[in-house]
Amino acid sequence: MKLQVAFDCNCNTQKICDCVDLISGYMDFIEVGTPLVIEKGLSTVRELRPRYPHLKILADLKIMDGGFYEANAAFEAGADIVTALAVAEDATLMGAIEAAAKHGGEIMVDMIAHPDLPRRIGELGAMGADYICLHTAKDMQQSGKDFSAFMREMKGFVKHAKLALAGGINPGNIESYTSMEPDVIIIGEGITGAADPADAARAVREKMGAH
Ligand SMILES: O=C(CO)[C@H](O)[C@H](O)COP(=O)(O)O
Repeated sequence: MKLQVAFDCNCNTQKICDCVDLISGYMDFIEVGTPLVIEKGLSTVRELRPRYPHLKILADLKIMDGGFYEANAAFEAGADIVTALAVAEDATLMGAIEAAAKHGGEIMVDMIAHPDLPRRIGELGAMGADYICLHTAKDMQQSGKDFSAFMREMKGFVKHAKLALAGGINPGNIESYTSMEPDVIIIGEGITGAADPADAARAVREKMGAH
């Protein structure tokens, strides 16, 4: 089970490096988050690439159109994994998958806000998506609802791709997610917003245990 740490808001390359240098022993993937890509473009990916050759970099573009063009740009900048949205057209997702094949990279498809997850998960498996990400939107996390039960139900449909889980995961609730045995656990604020990010990352890694 891999740990992906997401850097989303109020970030820049220096702040990411300061944090990654503290927690790199506990993590596997650096996520250059969507808000950061919106603010700075792909320059953060370019700057991080040479600095962390041992960590995978995921560019959270959440591609909705222009699948080949946008994914290709992120892979050229140095990303290993690029995200696209399940609600996008098949042609968009196939374009992103083609760009990944060109670069030896991977596509993670984010299921956020899709109205029919069981059907779409099956279609994405057939298309060749590398990862399916079951994701609780930031704007839904405020409700305080526990979305892990829904993810557990949806997990059963993921048969031909690796499974990633994201959205509001933290050291206090992680066991509800690790017990689903996903391939990737994605955590943003639960680590980057913690009073002591290294302590939070260590606690998370301990709870991920031998998985
Ligand atoms: O993609 C994202 C938001 O769209 C975040 O990176 C992801 O949800 C993880 O962040 P957090 O743990 O803070 O929810």
